[in-house]
Amino acid sequence: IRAMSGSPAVSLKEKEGTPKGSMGSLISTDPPKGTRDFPPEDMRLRTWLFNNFREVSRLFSFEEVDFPLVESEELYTRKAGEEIVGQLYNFEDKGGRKVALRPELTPSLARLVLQKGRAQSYPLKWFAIGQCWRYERMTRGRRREHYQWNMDIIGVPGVEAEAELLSAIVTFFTKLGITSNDVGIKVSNRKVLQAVLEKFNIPVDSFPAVCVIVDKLEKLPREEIEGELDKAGVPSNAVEGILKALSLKSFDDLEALIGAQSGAVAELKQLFALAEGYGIQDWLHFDASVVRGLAYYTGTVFEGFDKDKKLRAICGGGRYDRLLSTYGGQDTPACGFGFGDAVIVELLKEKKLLPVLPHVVDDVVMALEDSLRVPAAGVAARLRSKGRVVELVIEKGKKMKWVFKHCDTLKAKRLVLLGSTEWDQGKVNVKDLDAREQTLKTVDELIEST
Ligand SMILES: OCc1cccc(Br)n1
Repeated sequence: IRAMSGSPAVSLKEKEGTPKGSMGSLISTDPPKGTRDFPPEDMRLRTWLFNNFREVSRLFSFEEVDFPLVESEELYTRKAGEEIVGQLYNFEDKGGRKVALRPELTPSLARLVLQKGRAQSYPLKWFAIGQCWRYERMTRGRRREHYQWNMDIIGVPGVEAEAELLSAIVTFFTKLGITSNDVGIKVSNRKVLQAVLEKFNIPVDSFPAVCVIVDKLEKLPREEIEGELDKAGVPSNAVEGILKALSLKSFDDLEALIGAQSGAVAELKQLFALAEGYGIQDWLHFDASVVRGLAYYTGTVFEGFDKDKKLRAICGGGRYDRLLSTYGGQDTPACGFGFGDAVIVELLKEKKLLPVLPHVVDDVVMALEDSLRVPAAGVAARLRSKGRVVELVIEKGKKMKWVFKHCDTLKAKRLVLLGSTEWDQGKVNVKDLDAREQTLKTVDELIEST
């Protein structure tokens, strides 16, 4: 590593036992704490996963969008006590701007919607795949980055939008071989909690903070939750009512608590009816305990979970009809979900559904003598122009034993050898490695037979 003028690119501090290179001690080769490298075999799995994200988004007629990794910190300065805000990977840039590595994609999407304004034909159906960051104290050894697939529908007030999103999630799981025996999607509606808070005359502006607190019910001791609710201005007699509401598992119980005319009941019933239409009803489970930990949800909320209960939430989302107006825009109905790249891979491992993704090569081309390297490059170029994946042997001094082993490692379909005897007759030696046959062909015959 060459030291930059006056500022070494890395600190080459001497460490006991550190192997020495020509320039000094070896730098740490690990990626920063909580982050991952993607060497080829891991990158092939990630590409496979993202291709499935994109294919489902395409089937649902969504358009891909993208945003900067770094955003103005003000996009995330919500005051509801969210973990995602408390763990902001934020800093001041060299221009004194307060910026952050995005912890989620929805605020960027909202910013772009506001930027584009009413010029867009609504509803907008946008998807994005992007790396998101959090600065988590490494005490828990959790990751600090992951990639998220987001699908969002902007401009549809009805639960038809949520039904589309839930169908997209089920389509994705099904594509990967995951069934409703493996995974379920818990569905609820924050209007349940809203109705309960109204019953206890709890101020509306404490609603986001209460949602963030009760989202931690299964993660923190009850006393801690009650303490946080108390700090958020929820009287102790209301706590019981809130906890009771969150334990409901049936629409009848829900109607008994908040009335059959409540918006939550109507929306949930309509959503589950639409689910029947999509044929995804087996995947959905009404569960009032689902609140989700983002402050801006206002209606439907949902999260994918593994029925073996070994993993954290696989995906999650909901309706956020007020987010654009909190950024100074007009009230715009919106809903979406986030689907991380890590838990799904753990689930695929559990279910033995990880795909086998070898580095696939069609043809290996090798000159047997250095004098034939130029025509060998020409053969490779012509094969590639026909769409063949070609590994041209560019290493020097390789022999037949080595190249056969190399073809086996690469699982190549064909080996094309250029030797002077055959080349003098204008031919190359084509070995079909699957059929174990070899023939002499002119290059034109080889290309035409491809
Ligand atoms: O889902 C919360 C989150 C946000 C950013 C990075 C990671 Br890892 N996890």
